[in-house]
Amino acid sequence: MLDRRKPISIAEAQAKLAELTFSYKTETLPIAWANHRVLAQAVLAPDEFPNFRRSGYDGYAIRAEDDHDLPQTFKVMGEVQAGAVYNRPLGYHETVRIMTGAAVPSNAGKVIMLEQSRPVEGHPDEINLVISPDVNNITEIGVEFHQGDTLIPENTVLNPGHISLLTALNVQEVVVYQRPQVGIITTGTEVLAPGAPAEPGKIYNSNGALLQGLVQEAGGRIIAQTQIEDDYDLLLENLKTMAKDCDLILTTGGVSVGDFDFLAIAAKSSQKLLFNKLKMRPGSVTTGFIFEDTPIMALSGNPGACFTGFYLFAEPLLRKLGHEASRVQAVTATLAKPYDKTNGYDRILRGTYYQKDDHYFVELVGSDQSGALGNLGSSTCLFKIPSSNKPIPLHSEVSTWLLPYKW
Ligand SMILES: Nc1nc2c(c(=O)[nH]1)N[C@H]1C(S)=C(S)[C@@H](COP(=O)(O)OP(=O)(O)OC[C@H]3O[C@@H](n4cnc5c(N)ncnc54)[C@H](O)[C@@H]3O)O[C@H]1N2
Ligand code: MOO
Repeated sequence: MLDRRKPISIAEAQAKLAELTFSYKTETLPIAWANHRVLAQAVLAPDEFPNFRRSGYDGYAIRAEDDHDLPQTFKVMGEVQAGAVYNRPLGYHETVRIMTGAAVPSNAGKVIMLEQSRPVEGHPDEINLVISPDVNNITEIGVEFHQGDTLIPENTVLNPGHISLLTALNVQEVVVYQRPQVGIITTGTEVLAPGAPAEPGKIYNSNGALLQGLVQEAGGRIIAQTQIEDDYDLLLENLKTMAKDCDLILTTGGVSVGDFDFLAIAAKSSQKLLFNKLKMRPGSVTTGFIFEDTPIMALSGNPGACFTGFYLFAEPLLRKLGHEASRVQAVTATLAKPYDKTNGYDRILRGTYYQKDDHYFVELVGSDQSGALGNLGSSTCLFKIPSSNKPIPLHSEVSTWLLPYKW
């Protein structure tokens, strides 16, 4: 019997996915592994930073009491290299030669830069300090952070700048959200594994490679990936196994109304069907459902539809599972080249965009067919030609989604 499905809009389907709630898992990681991870707990400064008074310049450290009526001659008591400490207080008109970053003597009030000093001829242990600057050239304890200050707030996506800050304060571990664990199932008896001998009527598993890369770029961790024939029992077995450990399962193929479209059947009989028909092409059969408490995005087998469905539905869900915002940026753009086909449904085209005077312009790249593969590498955006019985005029404003990894 033909399956009657209730079509909903892209926005409605996205809203249904956005309503899903999850409990987020966290993990503690050494900071060297934490680049690009999302902090689940703010990091507080364990100490004052800096935690000793240090010189900002190469020069001579003197007491505040001696800092008047320059030029004056000072007795050079020693040299303090960065990393060393001069343990005695300075006395009357005593100075130490000090390097940038070195700890100043405890009672130093100012560092006079080397350029503002003159040697005293015949007296190598003396120095004439000529000019006293308005600033003391000493970085005081706690100037940047006091102990207990927030170094990095919760929900920050860590980058090398953060990792360096944590290193500076000797923080060695951070608590981050776990990367979402993803399972990928590609279906189809016609599908061959990459490298397998060619066979008549069969195609290579390009969607498997596509989803693997897209999931990784969106921050997902693929913990299971399998390619199966059109077989209902095999599909259920794989769904059950993956649902135990995966936060999200992506599938391709088998969601239409054909005799071997077993994902469609699994979705219908699942815990909760979110949608199984969208008012769009390609990917009208894109299906979302919950199976044993795990969200499943069942994408169309057609490569163009699989690509489109990933960005419109799976990427935002995957990013949310990783506690991050989607990197697909919805904007309005101007149609820069004619597209004269008419459609009884909203058509999502794979395109390229450019920006001029703060405005986006888009045009089709390659084919608009959902089975076409040639433009997956070159498209930098998706854009919508609305359903109409008349061609959309050139320079119409169209809903556009900029794709993240090509910015
Ligand atoms: N009677 C109807 N037939 C179809 C309808 C419909 O409404 N009524 N919808 C069409 C549309 S639109 C689409 S899209 C496809 C969706 O089909 P499925 O998602 O169920 O996918 P399959 O039928 O399994 O495959 C479609 C196409 O993609 C190729 N494919 C599948 N897996 C892969 C893979 N891993 N890598 C590369 N290519 C793959 C497959 O060989 C087919 O050519 O249904 C239409 N039919
Ligand atoms: O919904 Mo299908 O991907 O248009 O051909």
